[in-house]
Amino acid sequence: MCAEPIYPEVVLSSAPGKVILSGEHAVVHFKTAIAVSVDLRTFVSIHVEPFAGLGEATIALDMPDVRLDSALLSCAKIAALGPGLPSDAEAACSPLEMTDHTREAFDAASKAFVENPASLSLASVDAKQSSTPLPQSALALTGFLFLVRHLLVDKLTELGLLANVSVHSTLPIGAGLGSSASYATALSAALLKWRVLLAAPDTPAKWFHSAAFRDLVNQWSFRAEQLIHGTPSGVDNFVSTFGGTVAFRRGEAPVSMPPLPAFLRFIVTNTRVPRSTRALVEKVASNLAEFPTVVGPVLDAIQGISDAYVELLAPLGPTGGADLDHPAMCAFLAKFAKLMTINNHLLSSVGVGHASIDRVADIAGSLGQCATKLTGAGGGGCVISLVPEPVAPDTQAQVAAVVDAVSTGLREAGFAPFETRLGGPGVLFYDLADDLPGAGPEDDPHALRSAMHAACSDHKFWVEIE
Ligand SMILES: Nc1ncnc2c1ncn2[C@@H]1O[C@H](COP(=O)(O)OP(=O)(O)OP(=O)(O)O)[C@@H](O)[C@H]1O
Ligand SMILES: C[C@@](O)(CCO)CC(=O)[O-]
Repeated sequence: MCAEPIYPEVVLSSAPGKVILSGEHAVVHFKTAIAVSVDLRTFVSIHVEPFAGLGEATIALDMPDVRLDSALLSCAKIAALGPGLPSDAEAACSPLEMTDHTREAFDAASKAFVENPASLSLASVDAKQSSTPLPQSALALTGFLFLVRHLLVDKLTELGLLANVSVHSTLPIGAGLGSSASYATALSAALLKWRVLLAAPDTPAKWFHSAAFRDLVNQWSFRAEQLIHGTPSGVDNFVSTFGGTVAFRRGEAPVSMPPLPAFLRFIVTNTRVPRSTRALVEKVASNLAEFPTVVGPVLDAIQGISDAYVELLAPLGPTGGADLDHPAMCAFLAKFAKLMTINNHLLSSVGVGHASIDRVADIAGSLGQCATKLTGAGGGGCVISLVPEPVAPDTQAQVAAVVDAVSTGLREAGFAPFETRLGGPGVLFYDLADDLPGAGPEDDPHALRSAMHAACSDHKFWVEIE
């Protein structure tokens, strides 16, 4: 029961992307991945108000990154896609298992919407989109419809509400840095928070920062990833939810790793070659099924690389190796680099390499002696290059010179190199007044949307190397 109306009101959440240091693809087949959060985030705001003139419970959706703007979706049409949670389910409850039937229903609905927005829009509005949505909008919408169907639609209908949902990201989309998990996680967090607030407005704020709440966010985000990715391992949504560095193996409790050493500096390069994680995961699975005695040992070797990273990182302790002397740092980096190069070749051998990745490796190797490997699903997307430690311990200027030379070479070849911090927090909720200047009063969704858009288009958290 909602004792006091708490709207109009805004919930603003964000969740980070990730870089996989080792174990992508192998992790889908129960090997260990080592992954770390990246300081590029997806932001989701949900503003709820009475539906007033619209006449029925509605979701107004704005996802400019996939050019889906100002869709007015009918809650009744979304509810018809499938049953929601049982009516006696607690406000903060786990998702049900994903079934083929659910997948098909939400997939079909999002495809139908992209072809004909009227299929899900309010009957009373002109459903045309002002620009043509990008093809990526279909998968984004599949995950979105699934999450809102289960977490929000019933409450909006019961209470006669309109929810304005807006999504913006500073991540490159579909490029290996976990944009889909960060989208699914930030969205799950904001929806779950609203669901709890609408059912139990007195819920203490500390619940939304608890490990138990994050665990729920992670579970819902994984369900959305199942719709976007097909067969995700769960590593991306885990890192997006909890942040930091983690050793992750399906079916086992993830192990938190010490922070990465500050001397471990990566140039992250977007090859700008688009690819689909879903298709690449299917390709590795099909190669494994066809040649189990060939591809299986490659995945075992990748497990060996992840084990070697755990051995390298675990002794660093909570200071992240701040007390290592220069020879120890050089030895650490040399091992780290060799494993990256081997890993990249292994990933190419199972079918997820690309000429653009080899080209980045050549440039970063010849101009800066950097080791390079793909990160995420591969097939293009983003790659990471490790900046080596100079032989003499006069590091700062020499490291800067290497970063400069490599980035210039990469940019001249048409790639987009950038630097970003690694290991930051997972899901965050914001206080609008403090955290998003210009967001305006809480009852103005338009000011909020513009402030989020401005923050993201400035790439506040993404520093492209000039
Ligand atoms: N900001 C966003 N707005 C809407 N949809 C998004 C956004 N970010 C990601 N998506 C959805 O996620 C999909 C990208 O998922 P995909 O798994 O292919 O790439 P990725 O997550 O960036 O890479 P990887 O899984 O290799 O780390 C997009 O096609 C889109 O459907
Ligand atoms: C390719 C993959 O291993 C990582 C994608 O970021 C897929 C997954 O783990 O779900």
